[in-house]
Amino acid sequence: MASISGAFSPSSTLLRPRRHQSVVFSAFPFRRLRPPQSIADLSRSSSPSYPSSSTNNSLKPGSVCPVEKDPKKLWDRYVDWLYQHKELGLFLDVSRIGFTDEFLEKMEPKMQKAFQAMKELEKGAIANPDEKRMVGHYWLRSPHLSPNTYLKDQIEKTLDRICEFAEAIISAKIKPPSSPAGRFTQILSVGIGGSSLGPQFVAEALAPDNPPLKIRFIDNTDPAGIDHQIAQLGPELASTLVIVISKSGGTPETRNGLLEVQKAFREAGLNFSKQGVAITQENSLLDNTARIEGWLARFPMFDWVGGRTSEMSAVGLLPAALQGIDIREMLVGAALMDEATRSTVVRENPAALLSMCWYWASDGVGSKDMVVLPYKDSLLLFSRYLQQLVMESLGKEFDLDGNRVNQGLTVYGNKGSTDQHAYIQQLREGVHNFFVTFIEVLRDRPPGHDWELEPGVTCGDYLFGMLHGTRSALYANDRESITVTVQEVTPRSVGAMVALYERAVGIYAALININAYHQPGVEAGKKAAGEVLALQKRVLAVLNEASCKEPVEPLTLDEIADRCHAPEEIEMIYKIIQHMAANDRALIAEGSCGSPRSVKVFLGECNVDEMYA
Ligand SMILES: O=P(O)(O)OC[C@H]1O[C@H](O)[C@H](O)[C@@H](O)[C@@H]1O
Repeated sequence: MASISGAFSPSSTLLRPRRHQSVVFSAFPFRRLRPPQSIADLSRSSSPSYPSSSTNNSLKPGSVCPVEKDPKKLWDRYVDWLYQHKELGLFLDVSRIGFTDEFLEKMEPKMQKAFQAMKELEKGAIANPDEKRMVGHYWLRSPHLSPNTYLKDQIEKTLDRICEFAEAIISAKIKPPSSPAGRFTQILSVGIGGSSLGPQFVAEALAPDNPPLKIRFIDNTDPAGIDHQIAQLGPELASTLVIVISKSGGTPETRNGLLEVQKAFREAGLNFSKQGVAITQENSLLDNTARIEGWLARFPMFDWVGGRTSEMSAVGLLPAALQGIDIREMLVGAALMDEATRSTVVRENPAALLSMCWYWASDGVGSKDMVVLPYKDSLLLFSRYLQQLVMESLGKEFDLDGNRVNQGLTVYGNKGSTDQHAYIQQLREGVHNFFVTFIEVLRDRPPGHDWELEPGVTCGDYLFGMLHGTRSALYANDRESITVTVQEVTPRSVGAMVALYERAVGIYAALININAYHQPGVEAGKKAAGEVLALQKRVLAVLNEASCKEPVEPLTLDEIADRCHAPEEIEMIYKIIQHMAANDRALIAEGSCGSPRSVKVFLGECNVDEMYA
């Protein structure tokens, strides 16, 4: 994880005193076939063969892969391959993925190699060679499996501290200093990527209707988005616990969110440090800031836990516990799933089944996208969570041997049946570049609340019908799918699903021989963003110098670029000027933005001090 340099505190602002607000840019020019009669009809309605995509997967036999359509044989396949985890109440159906016996046989040695790699990883091998790190998220729910007692104690101690702290906040043993409510009522979580997606998913999935503390998120450096969250809190800012989450402790978006929130606290006359909590690695910029400023609490992020697999660390557990979610149950669910997914028998290991299906469906090269469709509103954010877990882990340019492979597996989806009214049309009939994962929840509502909205049929029956209708309709058109079924959305089942996908990603990464635990590609965008901001500072310095002349010297974009010694950056300079002009910065641009060569720029105010700085 990259970090930004400098103190985790406000830097000198780029905003200048304004003489004129006048920005004189002229107006910016930027300025269905017959419906089938029944589900059985659907299953019979289309061609018996399945044209495979153009692939380089030599394990797929031939160019045509038959997908079983005979209802009797399909039922046999369903029964034959159905996986059930009794204690977790979880089923996995892979019968609608067309893998063949020949494929399984050819995959077996690769699968065994992957199991071995996972075993070594769990024992503490440096499974992330680029960053020379161990990969230990599995220890978080089974501390006794940690490679040494120091790590075991760290995990256990942190978990106890999380539970104690959450209890003290909820019971108002720890109170905000100046809230009329006399207790914390809100959580504002500031973090991005793996430091936000898990907590967002779990909050949506598991928070009770009336949680002890309600949670909201700042997960971007969009000032309007931040303003919106703070405005929504209103006077409740006084009873808001701000949890700043960043493994590296230096992610710019998170730093900016913190600075914006701290400003809101100052303006409301509140003492941020009495309401701030940091979750980060020891001695990170954020950790040091929190320590020096005397924040309410600090919780550790461990070096050997990656952001996208941090849901069972303080990152996910603290916000969950504060919302009244049973985090020990989440951990039990994950630990039970971990146990099941250590099996080296493919058909008895749900994560192995998943990864094997991904390999089949996407030819081991990501040739098809994974559409994740939970038929349950509370699981809406599962696909978003999986997007990072899967795509940041598997989307790699090079394999572990340094070969260019450009691997990955695209994940998208929201929820059913909602998405049936949006893009399922294309899935059924359009470009065949995906496979689906349905997430089915058997329990519609808590017991005692159901009613029949027409004779013999409940609202939940409709949802059930939509799921299975879509599954059948897609399959009838040769669109493959996996179905994960859970009894209910509970802390235990959510913990199990997180663990299931974490392991499936790990196994799949081993199958395709890539490092799933680094993210070198993310750094390029961060570095380029830093360069844009550095260029903006140079542009401002050049404009300042020209604006201090008597008379003021308006500059063309070419002149600015030359004086910045960056003629190749002229387009970026144009975008910088455009952005500043749109935001009432002390900058005067004449001409038409539609004709960039006509634009002349100067500053509304000359800053002599800065010229000699
Ligand atoms: O937790 P942080 O260090 O702030 O990182 C937040 C996110 O930043 C990055 O861009 C990484 O690619 C993600 O894996 C990470 O989750």
